[in-house]
Amino acid sequence: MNMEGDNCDPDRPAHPGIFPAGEGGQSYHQPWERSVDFPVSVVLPAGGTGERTGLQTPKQFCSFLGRPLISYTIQSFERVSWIQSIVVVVAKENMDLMTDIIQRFQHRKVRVVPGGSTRHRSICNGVLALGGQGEEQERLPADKPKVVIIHDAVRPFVEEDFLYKIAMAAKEQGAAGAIRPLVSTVIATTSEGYLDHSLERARYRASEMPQGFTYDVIYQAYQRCTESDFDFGTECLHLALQYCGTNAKLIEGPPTLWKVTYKRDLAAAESIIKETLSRSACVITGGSAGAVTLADALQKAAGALDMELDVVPDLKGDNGRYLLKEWNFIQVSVNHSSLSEVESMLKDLEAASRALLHPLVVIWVHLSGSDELSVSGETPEPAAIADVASAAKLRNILLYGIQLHQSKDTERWERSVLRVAEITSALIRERSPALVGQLLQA
Ligand SMILES: Nc1ccn([C@@H]2O[C@H](COP(=O)(O)OP(=O)(O)OP(=O)(O)O)[C@@H](O)[C@H]2O)c(=O)n1
Ligand SMILES: O=P(O)(O)OC[C@@H](O)[C@@H](O)[C@@H](O)CO
Repeated sequence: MNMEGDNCDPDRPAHPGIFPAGEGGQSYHQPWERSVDFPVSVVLPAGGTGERTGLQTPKQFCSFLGRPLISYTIQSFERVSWIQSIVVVVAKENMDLMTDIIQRFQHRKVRVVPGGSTRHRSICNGVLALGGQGEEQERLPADKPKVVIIHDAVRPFVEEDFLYKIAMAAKEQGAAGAIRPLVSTVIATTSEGYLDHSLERARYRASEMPQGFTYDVIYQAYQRCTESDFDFGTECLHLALQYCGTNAKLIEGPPTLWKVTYKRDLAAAESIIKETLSRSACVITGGSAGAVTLADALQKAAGALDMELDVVPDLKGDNGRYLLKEWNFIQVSVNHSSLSEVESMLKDLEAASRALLHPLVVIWVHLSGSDELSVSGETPEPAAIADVASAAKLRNILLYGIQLHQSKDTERWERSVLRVAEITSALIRERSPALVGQLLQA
């Protein structure tokens, strides 16, 4: 997470989503993909200042792996094929920044409208925009949906399955909302700051997001609610009940629905994003026996580190699918120090536009024969990998090198392979630009 000093830096290079959908939002057909036979749109309130983080930059624009938090949230929704449009509601002074983020990350189906002084006012602006009404009464293209999903822009981890449940329940019931068990007990205090009474925790739930409403319910609720609701309210479900008599269906959601509120939540979000990107890698052997042997040993060692390695000879034919779904690659070279295989992979990755939005990791593992039985390969020239790596970094690809030496001593060999697996796992997990171009010794 980029929070130099107290400033998040919303202008760092673009990085895309963390989901297996194709870049730029084109999605694969996922087995669990649902079909919904009524129009659904989304309102993402993102007009706050994030005071509770203590940072100067609003948390929705804080970067993780160079990508603002709000872009991850948008990605969660744009990859859902049955969502027709997304309205992001931001403070007027952030409209240009938000438009830039949408362009840089190639987000689709997204429109930006100005927020209000409170969350309810922002959400209301988003709902009006979907109905073709702008705050300044300018006519916006109306794509009035049957169901509106409302979701805090600072809740980046939301799954299609749960969105489907909320949307279907909202259509049936008029309103639906995510809930989670309470962690702390809720108590009421006296004006002097003493305990008045405590609530029986088991009877209560935390109201989370996403929430869903039929368009007419949420529109009417905002037409009828009071200024006090707008200024001090925090619960859309309450407005639906109070002003439309619509009793929301409550659905327990996964723990990942939590809202980024404090600085610690930013660190937690970054950790989840990195963890999601680091679960697997594709090992390319070039087909040589030595490389296959090393790759198989690496696969076993990485498994013990909770990392799944797929081993392929190249990225041609069916194996090209790895270019479109994998975020981490390990190129094994045996007894030759040419980086030509790596350079060809970098070209493939660029052609697949996987690196446009997202820091990919490529690790060149160089195995050199060091005993009398093997032809000793040249030792790679550190400057060579550094040069290729600095060019790759400009294209959002982080290239690292690891060198290990063949050994007839089984124990020593196994130790080296384990070290390669450990270094590989750390490089993929951290994605640190600082180590780019280094030739590390295993
Ligand atoms: N006037 C506002 C205030 C809040 N929000 C949005 O509502 C969501 C949930 O609100 P919260 O977590 O309270 O965000 P902030 O108001 O920014 O946080 P803070 O209260 O710490 O300033 C956030 O995505 C926030 O950007 C909004 O759209 N318009
Ligand atoms: O009050 P805040 O703006 O921090 O957070 C908004 C939350 O209250 C809201 O997202 C859920 O409780 C669901 O209504």
